[in-house]
Amino acid sequence: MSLELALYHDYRRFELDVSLTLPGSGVTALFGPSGCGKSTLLRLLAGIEPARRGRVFFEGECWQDSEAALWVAPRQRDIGMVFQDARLFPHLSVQDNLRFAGRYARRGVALDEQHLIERLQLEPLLSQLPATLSGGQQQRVALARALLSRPRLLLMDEPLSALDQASRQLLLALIVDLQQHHRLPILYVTHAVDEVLRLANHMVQLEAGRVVAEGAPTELFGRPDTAPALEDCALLKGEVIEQDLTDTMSAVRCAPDLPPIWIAGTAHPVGSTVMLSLQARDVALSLHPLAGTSLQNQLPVQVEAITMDHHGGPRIALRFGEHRLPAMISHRALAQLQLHTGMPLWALIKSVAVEHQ
Ligand SMILES: Nc1ncnc2c1ncn2[C@@H]1O[C@H](COP(=O)(O)OP(=O)(O)OP(=O)(O)O)[C@@H](O)[C@H]1O
Repeated sequence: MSLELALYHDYRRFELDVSLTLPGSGVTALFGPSGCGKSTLLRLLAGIEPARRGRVFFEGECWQDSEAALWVAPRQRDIGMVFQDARLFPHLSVQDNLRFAGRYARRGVALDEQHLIERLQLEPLLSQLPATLSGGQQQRVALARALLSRPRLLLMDEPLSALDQASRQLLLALIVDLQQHHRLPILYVTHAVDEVLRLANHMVQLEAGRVVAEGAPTELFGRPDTAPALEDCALLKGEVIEQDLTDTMSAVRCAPDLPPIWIAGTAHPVGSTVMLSLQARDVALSLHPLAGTSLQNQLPVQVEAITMDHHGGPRIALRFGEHRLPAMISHRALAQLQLHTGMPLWALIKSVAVEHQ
């Protein structure tokens, strides 16, 4: 059960050549610099534009096979789409925009309309025309409309990038809930690391129309050979093993044989799963553990690679058990510590520097 594609397409100055097999559930984040072909790939998948050549199979059903001259029209693909701009029908009220979705309702996820209206706080807006709504309100309607068309696959192209914090949080929470209670695979284009962190369980990195990396976000983040936004951020998943209510802290264990990472600001319940993110600039290095320090985390790590980052600064890729941890240090620190590949070290991290959700 998955989405399998091998597609080639070109414009005058751009070529897309992508082969992928994506999971048939969960959120796959499509990540990459501007102009690398993310939106083009979504359009080809949706069938809005036919790819010059290639094949697309969704759950064993063929949507395009250029060799067999097979082509399935967008409507028959049961795809829901949400773009950066809401693209509502301007002459229809919110209610009628939502009703319109029902016309194409097919074989996919069945959600209760009233529940969705309440959840997305659309009740007071139902009689209004799209032009009278804010961007965030329009986007909430767009998501409801896409979901009420009962899609089997949801394609989302930077759906939150133009929204205020409150609308972002509302939509993010709904997408998380959808994943927990319904089986609706989502392909999600974003530039935002926090959205990947919150939503994605799979990730594809595109560059200049090609796939350069693919896998679990925890694997792709912090890798020395990846995009700057990913390179400078570690992503770790762990389980809370201790809750300190007095100091509002939690200890998160990322693997049985590793010491926990202390995080501040929230006392998560013991047993809960937490995603941690950490910026390379917040990781310091020491040859020995320190005594008498405010640092709550001194983690045993090993140097995996030493590279120069995009600004010419030293970047140390560290292994923390199976996890990746990048550290950004100065040239002077690099010389003083005489770092080399395979060297054991201590990564020093303030508990307040670790973001978590
Ligand atoms: N209809 C078109 N005609 C010609 N060139 C196009 C067309 N659509 C896209 N392109 C080109 O294809 C390339 C990829 O565009 P695309 O919109 O897929 O990138 P993207 O990764 O989604 O970028 P962004 O993050 O900025 O939205 C760009 O160089 C763009 O100029």
